[in-house]
Amino acid sequence: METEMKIQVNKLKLYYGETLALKKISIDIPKNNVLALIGPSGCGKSTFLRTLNRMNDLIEGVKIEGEIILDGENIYHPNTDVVMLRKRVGMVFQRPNPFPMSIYDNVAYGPRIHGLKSKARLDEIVEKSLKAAALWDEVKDRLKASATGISGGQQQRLCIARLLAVEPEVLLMDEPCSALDPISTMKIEELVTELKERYTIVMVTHNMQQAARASDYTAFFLNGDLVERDQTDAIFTRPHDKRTEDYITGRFG
Ligand SMILES: Nc1ncnc2c1ncn2[C@@H]1O[C@H](COP(=O)(O)OP(=O)(O)OP(=O)(O)O)[C@@H](O)[C@H]1O
Repeated sequence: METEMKIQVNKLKLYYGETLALKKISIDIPKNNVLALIGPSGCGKSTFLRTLNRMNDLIEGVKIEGEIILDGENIYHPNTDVVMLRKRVGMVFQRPNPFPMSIYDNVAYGPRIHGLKSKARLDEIVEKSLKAAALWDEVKDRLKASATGISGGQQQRLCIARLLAVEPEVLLMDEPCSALDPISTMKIEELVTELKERYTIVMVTHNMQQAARASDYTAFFLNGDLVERDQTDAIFTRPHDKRTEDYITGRFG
């Protein structure tokens, strides 16, 4: 069966001032799959990730050319509702960044911002989102406790729950495990594998084992270029480009 594409990136260029940081990237992102972005530091992975929900718009001096088609519509069209876009395409960062409020309020935050007031409905969403983020059992008895008092790994799953509460379609993860210990990392990887049933996931990682374990497709970036993108097992067993092979075997980067 042909894989359906959630996002199609066409000839995307991004400039920071005069510097070209993304050089005409074209890539398809398959729906309900995990795409891992790999490549040496500074090659443009995070920049690319941020183009997918227009987070770079917030950076001064950024200029973007080309298009990103999400479900048939160019997100860079002037009529795009960027708030709605960021609800559909949510992001998890390197360091967990829970708000300084209770666990419950963190998860209820998005739905409340979007106007939901019903306590019963919020309770339902909080429970469902925490369950989906594999955190419910660990926090269900202390929902009113401060979110900053739980472990780093729990905080990262809380940030994922906070995203899920607004019912996104695409999850962007920028090295979501870089601040976590191996057990928390494993939990996030397992979670990613569960979440792809319902979401399209794009994840930056420096960890080759993680890319190999947790992703279906892998894209290798180098100096602002996309060198190749293929099924993960193909990238790791028979890459087409010598530069990909050198990178994944640790010869550079
Ligand atoms: N806000 C910014 N202003 C100017 N240049 C930037 C900005 N953010 C990133 N860059 C530059 O763009 C290039 C790509 O950076 P980016 O952070 O996307 O790379 P990366 O592959 O994610 O790196 P890392 O793996 O270290 O996080 C780098 O040369 C970086 O210095």
